[in-house]
Amino acid sequence: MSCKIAPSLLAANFGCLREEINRVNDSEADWLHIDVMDGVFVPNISFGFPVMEYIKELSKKPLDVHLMITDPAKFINEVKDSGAYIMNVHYEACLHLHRTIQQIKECGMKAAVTLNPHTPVILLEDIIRDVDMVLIMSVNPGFGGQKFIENSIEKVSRLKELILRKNSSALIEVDGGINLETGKKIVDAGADVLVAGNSVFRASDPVEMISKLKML
Ligand SMILES: O=C(CO)[C@@H](O)[C@H](O)COP(=O)(O)O
Repeated sequence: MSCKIAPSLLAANFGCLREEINRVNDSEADWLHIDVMDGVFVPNISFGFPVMEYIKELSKKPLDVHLMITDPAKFINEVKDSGAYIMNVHYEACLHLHRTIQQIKECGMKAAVTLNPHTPVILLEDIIRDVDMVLIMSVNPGFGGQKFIENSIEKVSRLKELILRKNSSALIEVDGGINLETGKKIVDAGADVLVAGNSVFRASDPVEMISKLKML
């Protein structure tokens, strides 16, 4: 079975967003990955809800929304209205993660929890059956184009073991520094979904690169 691919729009040319999103529409990509940053939780600011509304109108792919913001529970309704299919919240940003996950699901979205590189997967032991997906950051969040952290491979294996042991149906998504080489290693370790920014949008043929990643 091939993995799912979610191109990360952060690496697109924002000057021609329509064309970039249309490339993804015409590809075998499964989802479109949207990174929202607040300049507090991460040292960068990307874009907010008005831009997401525009992306929603253009994208034919479900939106996989990664919130790199403090207290994401405050914005569940706005994220839903902006067209999210999946809402990813950081473990490190949620004081009451279980409640936030329930609220996301009640709102009609899939719920995912994201782990920074330093956060161990064992902390998810008591919530792994409640989430639809775990997003493992394989770079420190905030910027595209960073080097893949090799420890993420072992971390994905440990997460896969936890999912099997707890009889959870959570998918494993990995984000940061993913290309054909790192993507292969991470899929072999158990990843179900690959987020890829620069390797897709800076490729000479993004549509072909998405097909190649999907075959890993
Ligand atoms: O969330 C993030 C960065 O914070 C990622 O989604 C990056 O946008 C991935 O970009 P590449 O590392 O694949 O270029």
